Amino acid sequence: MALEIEEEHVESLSSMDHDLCVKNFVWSKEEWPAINYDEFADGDDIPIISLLGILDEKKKKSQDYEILCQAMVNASSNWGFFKLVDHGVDLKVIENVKLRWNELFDLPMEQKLKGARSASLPLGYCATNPDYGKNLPWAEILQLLQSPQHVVAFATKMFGDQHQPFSDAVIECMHELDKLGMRIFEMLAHGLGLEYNFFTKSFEEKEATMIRVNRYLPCPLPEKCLGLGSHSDPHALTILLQDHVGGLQVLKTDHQWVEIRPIPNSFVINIGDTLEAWTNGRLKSIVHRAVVNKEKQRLSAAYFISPSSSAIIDCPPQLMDPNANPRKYFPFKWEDFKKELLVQKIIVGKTALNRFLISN
Ligand SMILES: O=C(O)CCC(=O)C(=O)O
Ligand SMILES: [Fe+2]
Repeated sequence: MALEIEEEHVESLSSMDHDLCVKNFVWSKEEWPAINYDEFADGDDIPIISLLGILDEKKKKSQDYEILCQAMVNASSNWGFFKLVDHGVDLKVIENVKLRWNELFDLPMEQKLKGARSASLPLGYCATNPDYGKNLPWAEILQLLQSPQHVVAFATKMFGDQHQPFSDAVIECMHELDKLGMRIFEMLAHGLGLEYNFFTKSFEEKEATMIRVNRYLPCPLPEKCLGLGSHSDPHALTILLQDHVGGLQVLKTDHQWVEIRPIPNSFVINIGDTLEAWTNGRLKSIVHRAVVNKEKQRLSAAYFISPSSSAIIDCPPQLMDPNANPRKYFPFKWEDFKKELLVQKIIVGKTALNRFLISN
């Protein structure tokens, strides 16, 4: 039976030169998630942070604000992940953009390929991800830069002069997520005892900030396939929005994969490699992956916030100690890190960051 399933043709993800069968999506054995989707409901205990009551600028001086900044730093140091509720982003904006993305993914493959990514640049639409070589993700992916011009150019290729509803929804969503991201950076900086603008001043240019939208269709063999393999996010901070289905798993220090159950109207926030280096490892960039399931399709979107290319990622002295916590990374220009990422195409561990590691 399993073998029959493996021979099944996968039309929905066959956009490359040849037709794909389920067996083409089977990962190497050591990567098999071996999930039983029914167990997914089991608990997770990553921290939940609510911004209720502190969204107003005037609240920055309040005790609640202090407590929340501390909680955010603790979550980012212990887990590298937290869930954010009462985040202040208009839910209509989020619902609208999810609708537009689903509409796009529901188009016939022929039309989606009008916006297909090129071999050299991973932007635009892509069914599965050939960069992964043998381990093909069970996912359709749409990757777009934050730049409104880039979004409009993509949407015009896809929808012609009918592009406006899609373009407007995506641009508005990224604008809102960006504002939220800057708020989080301010809170993290404050919680770490740094100036509020310690991080935000390096995010004036958004040239590498982007969104990746993942659609995972139901998969006949979820125990041997993955929607997205294990990785850490190389950028500074990720804001993940998703639907109610769930599939995100985080690797805990005891090598256990923990499911992150979605909470309605929340975001999952995680620290990227860049911020880990910037804080000398105080904030952690944790390995995670996306599993798929037999019955339900799932939509998730990761907004990856990156510093300006010219930003120098240099840990402030307050976060280091010559004896207890000496400098771990040479200061680097974010542009040089980005070049490493482009060379590598797929992210294996923290290899791009390791180039800047000071070896003892
Ligand atoms: O789909 C998910 O939950 C995870 C997505 C993710 O980790 C990514 O796009 O980097
Ligand atoms: Fe990720």
